[in-house]
Amino acid sequence: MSDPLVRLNGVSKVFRGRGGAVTAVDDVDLEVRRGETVGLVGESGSGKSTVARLVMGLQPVSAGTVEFDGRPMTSIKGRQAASFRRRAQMIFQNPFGSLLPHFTAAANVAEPLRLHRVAHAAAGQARARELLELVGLPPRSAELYPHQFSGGQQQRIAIARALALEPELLVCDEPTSALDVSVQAQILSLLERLKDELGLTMLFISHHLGVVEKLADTVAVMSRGRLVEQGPAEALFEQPRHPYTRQLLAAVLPVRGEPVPLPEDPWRPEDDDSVRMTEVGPGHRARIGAAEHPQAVR
Ligand SMILES: Nc1ncnc2c1ncn2[C@@H]1O[C@H](COP(=O)(O)OP(=O)(O)OP(=O)(O)O)[C@@H](O)[C@H]1O
Repeated sequence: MSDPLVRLNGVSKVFRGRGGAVTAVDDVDLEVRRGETVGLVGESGSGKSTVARLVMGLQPVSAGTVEFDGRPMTSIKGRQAASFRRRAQMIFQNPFGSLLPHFTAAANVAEPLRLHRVAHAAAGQARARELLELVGLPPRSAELYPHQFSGGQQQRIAIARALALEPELLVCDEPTSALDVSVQAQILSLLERLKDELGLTMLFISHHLGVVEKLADTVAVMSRGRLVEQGPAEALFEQPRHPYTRQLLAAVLPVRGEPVPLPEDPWRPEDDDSVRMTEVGPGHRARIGAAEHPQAVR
């Protein structure tokens, strides 16, 4: 078994504001081993994005430690911080918001190379074109601007840009939630292919268990800041142990081909016994696995 690239030990994050303190992440232990994809799942507000920001070093922890490649993040400073930023990259829910609107697709992808002084302008543009091809975009897309692409194509550009610095870790925060279901499947297939081809390590965040099923080797389920269940994806899908996981799984059961939305009032720790559990057999999983069909640029 490979060693952990990322390890969270007893990590908590408390936000203090006028309305009092919010414990967004509560005593979380989590490992992402090299080459592995961990799916982090839970309803809105459960603390997933906060975990992502702590892993990326974008916010300090309130307690516990986050280690990257065996070193506590707090000790990564100065030049090493710049190198860390190359080794871990993130993609977000809204690709348009994360792209520079007045830069062409190729210039967007080349921008990290320029910022990190990895490649001169011409070499950067050439590399950007290779990366756009890698993510399934046609050559002429290089000279187009973000608004000229569909949402799925914009996410491909954002992925190409995240890969420009050849990161070891890719943190994906709901990268398909803003996309149509068929386009979601294409982006998931793309990430699956990139994971295999590039040996990426991924932390993949979603509020939907069905979305992580295709990609994740390990699944961690979060509710109200705590990890309530984690384990190998297959075991978790076949035999979910925690009532909240069962509830999330029930929500991906297909009914007339459509996923059932999450209940308004999801599982609460205090009324554990009152939860009606839905038995989920192996044949009942929602599949998002349509083949990858890159769209043509409009
Ligand atoms: N900067 C902040 N200041 C105050 N509270 C915050 C801050 N960031 C997050 N929170 C709170 O922490 C909790 C967890 O938020 P977080 O965004 O991590 O959840 P999430 O599972 O990613 O949800 P979503 O999918 O809606 O983004 C929420 O109650 C949120 O309001």
